[in-house]
Amino acid sequence: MTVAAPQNDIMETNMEAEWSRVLGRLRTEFDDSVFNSWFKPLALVNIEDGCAIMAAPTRFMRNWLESNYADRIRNAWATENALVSDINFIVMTGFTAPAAEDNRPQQAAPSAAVGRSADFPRGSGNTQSLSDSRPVEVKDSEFGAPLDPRFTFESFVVGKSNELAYAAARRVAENEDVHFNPLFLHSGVGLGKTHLMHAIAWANKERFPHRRVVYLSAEQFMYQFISSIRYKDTMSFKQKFRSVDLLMIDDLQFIANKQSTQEEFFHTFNALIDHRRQVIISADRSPTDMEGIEERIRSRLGWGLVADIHPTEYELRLGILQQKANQVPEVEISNQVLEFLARSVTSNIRELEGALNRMIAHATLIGRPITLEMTKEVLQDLLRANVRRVSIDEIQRRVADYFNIRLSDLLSSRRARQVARPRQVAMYLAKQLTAKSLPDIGRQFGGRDHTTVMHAVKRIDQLRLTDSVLEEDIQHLERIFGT
Ligand SMILES: Nc1ncnc2c1ncn2[C@@H]1O[C@H](COP(=O)(O)OP(=O)(O)OP(=O)(O)O)[C@@H](O)[C@H]1O
Repeated sequence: MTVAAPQNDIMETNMEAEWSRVLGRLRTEFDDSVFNSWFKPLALVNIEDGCAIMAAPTRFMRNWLESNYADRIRNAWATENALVSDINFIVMTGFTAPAAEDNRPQQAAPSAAVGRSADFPRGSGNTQSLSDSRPVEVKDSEFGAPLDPRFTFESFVVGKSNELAYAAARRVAENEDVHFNPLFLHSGVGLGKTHLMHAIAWANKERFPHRRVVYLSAEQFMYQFISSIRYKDTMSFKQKFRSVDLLMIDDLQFIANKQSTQEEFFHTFNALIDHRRQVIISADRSPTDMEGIEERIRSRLGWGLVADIHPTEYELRLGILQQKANQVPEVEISNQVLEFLARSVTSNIRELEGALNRMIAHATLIGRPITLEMTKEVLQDLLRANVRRVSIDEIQRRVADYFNIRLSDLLSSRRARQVARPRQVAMYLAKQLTAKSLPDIGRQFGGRDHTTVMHAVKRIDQLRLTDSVLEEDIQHLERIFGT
């Protein structure tokens, strides 16, 4: 996708072809992580008077490209088109990078994090270890994972389900003082935890360029730890992790049942918190529900602010679709289609974006506007899969959270009312929101009989009519599940 329309089709084809050859050259000159971080997100805008104009999605990125890669890009252009003697970068916020074969390559590839190259300007920030007064030479690039330039606060749409997490993220990003430590973000898959963490990194780095900001997944943390053991270099592993100002670890659930990584994580975490360095953690569940994680870690994870991103509500889904659709003005998508998608694809935002991208690709290929009928046909499989996609496991976790009881109590045989009623509510919701049979539901609730589930469903049905407080609770929970 080029951002501005060129004068005619032939020119467009030439420009496109040259641009992809320029990208091809850069791809061979740099390693994947540099290419994906800095060049892949660029779009070609136009070639005017011998100057190739490219758009970057953020100011930070534009500046970084100008100071670090301008010569290499200029050379690549000159090799492909002798008439191009200069280059220029402009900032266009909110557009999506072209030809993104893979939306989240960096997080998905654990090994990519080990010893990978630059995300942030080198040599900045504190190089002093906390546990040791000897200066250590540490480069952020040695352990941080690449950041996706599209994941910024500007491109994050805020709604009821994510407003707390968003506000907390902004507070952390915009301040050097530590207000709540750690910030713990949790949600089901594809609801924006990684997006928010990257946004914090970009914003914090832009506001306080001297700070050492490091983002990586728990998996990458583990690989680096293991490799430091293998190469008998645990001292420098400890030193580099303890020298950061802001450490973000994504998907912490990955280190469940991994004892030695947890041990190391525990010490890193404590050292940073003790020295008032900000720590941000994300996971797919709340600290108390992190099975396989040591109790001493779980309790510390809850010390600061725990912010939950709920499943999306209709308005947020529509807002996200409108924002994404605006980024491709050349493809016409009616409000009716966007509203239909927002109503139908409720599982998570990654799938919602995927649905829209498929429609855009389809419309571009067949050259016709997107209609509702076409949408239903093209997305048949996805729409079917989105019917009642809530899992019993998720219902149990949400209900336990909502009523402030432990998940293990919800699944236990305890009959105390403050546990038994939420359990009945969870069984009721499992029946309403999933396609599971009563015996299946019973099995997932600690091996109970199907008659117990049937009784719970009937009981809650009755109570909904007479107990207005319970009715409100259930309506709230239903909203959480996007129904
Ligand atoms: N509020 C939002 N506004 C705009 N885009 C969003 C929002 N929330 C999520 N997205 C988009 O949805 C996709 C999935 O988000 P992300 O990867 O951050 O989810 P996640 O919660 O980290 O998922 P996982 O648990 O799988 O790691 C990304 O492309 C992200 O940009």
